[in-house]
Amino acid sequence: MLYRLAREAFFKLDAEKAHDLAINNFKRTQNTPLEMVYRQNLRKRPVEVMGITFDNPVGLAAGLDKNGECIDAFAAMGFGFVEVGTVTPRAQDGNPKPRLFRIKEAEGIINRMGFNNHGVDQLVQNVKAAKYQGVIGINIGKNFDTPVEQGKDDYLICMDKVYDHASYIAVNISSPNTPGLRTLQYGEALDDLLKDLKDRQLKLAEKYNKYVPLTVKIAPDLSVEEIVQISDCFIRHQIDGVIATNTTLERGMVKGMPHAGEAGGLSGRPVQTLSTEVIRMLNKELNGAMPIIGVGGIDSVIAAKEKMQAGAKLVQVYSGFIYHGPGLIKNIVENY
Ligand SMILES: Cc1cc2nc3c(=O)[nH]c(=O)nc-3n(C[C@H](O)[C@H](O)[C@H](O)COP(=O)(O)O)c2cc1C
Repeated sequence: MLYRLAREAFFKLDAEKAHDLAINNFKRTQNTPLEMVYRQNLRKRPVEVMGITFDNPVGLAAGLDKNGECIDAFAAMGFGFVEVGTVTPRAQDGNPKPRLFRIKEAEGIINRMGFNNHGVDQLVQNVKAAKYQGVIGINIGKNFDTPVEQGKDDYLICMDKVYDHASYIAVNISSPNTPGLRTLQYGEALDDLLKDLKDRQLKLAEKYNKYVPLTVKIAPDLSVEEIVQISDCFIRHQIDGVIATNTTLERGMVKGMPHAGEAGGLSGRPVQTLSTEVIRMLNKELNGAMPIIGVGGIDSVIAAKEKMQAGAKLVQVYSGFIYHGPGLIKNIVENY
């Protein structure tokens, strides 16, 4: 009820203004008595994945808290884990505005933010300042002006800096809003990237005397052959987990609706089935070799269950949270 009223007010604002306002409010109120407005003390439903114990299997997807400024607020809402980022080595503004659009009729969102973030050093400061003792994933990317051939260096820079502060690391090679980024999902480029990231992970594990799992986030816009190849590559390089999926370039589900023609990645209900199908295919190919974190259009208990039945061990939510608020988390955690 409370969220429905808040949503009405927020949805009158431009989408990015509403986002910034919400983030600022969470920043101001977290760890104060005012957090009772959104706090939900959910019973624990622990799951163990990648050697980590999660309080429950429902996480915040990357991109909502890009700089890790509101980790304690999201933890208070009852998320079982919080993924922050995508963060890049250097701070960058992202694409020109407007770059965030609601497709209300379909409960979808189109974004072409372009990794706007304050840089990895600031993110690490924020993660260190958080009081939350649970699972924090740190999602890393490359700066837009780093040539894609040198993209690997950006991931390695970020990895070095976040390793000691992350419960797991998510390598984002699937955003459609950084030109060339998705080419890292294929063939030799993927092989080469994963080889070096895996080598660095093992070196860092020795240095810090702890093993931080390495996951890779993939797009929903992949053919069956591409999923077969990607799975094979992930298994060969002993990647610890795969996050499926990011936003889609498909527009079939929102054709004719306002803003449907905007460039960027589409998320929310319109990507739900596509992402579940990718998870199902991945699950078949990976055959238990590593866990899948399912994300894409989860807006109900049933949608979360579908992802799990398709093979996901954990799920994440972004757009569903915008449309349904913290109550969605409670509902899924209590009823999945
Ligand atoms: C505005 C916006 C920004 C996003 N930014 C990122 C990002 O920085 N890194 C990332 O890996 N995914 C990002 N995503 C993708 C989400 O994490 C998620 O994979 C996708 O939206 C599908 O889930 P959903 O349907 O629950 O939103 C973003 C999504 C949205 C809507």
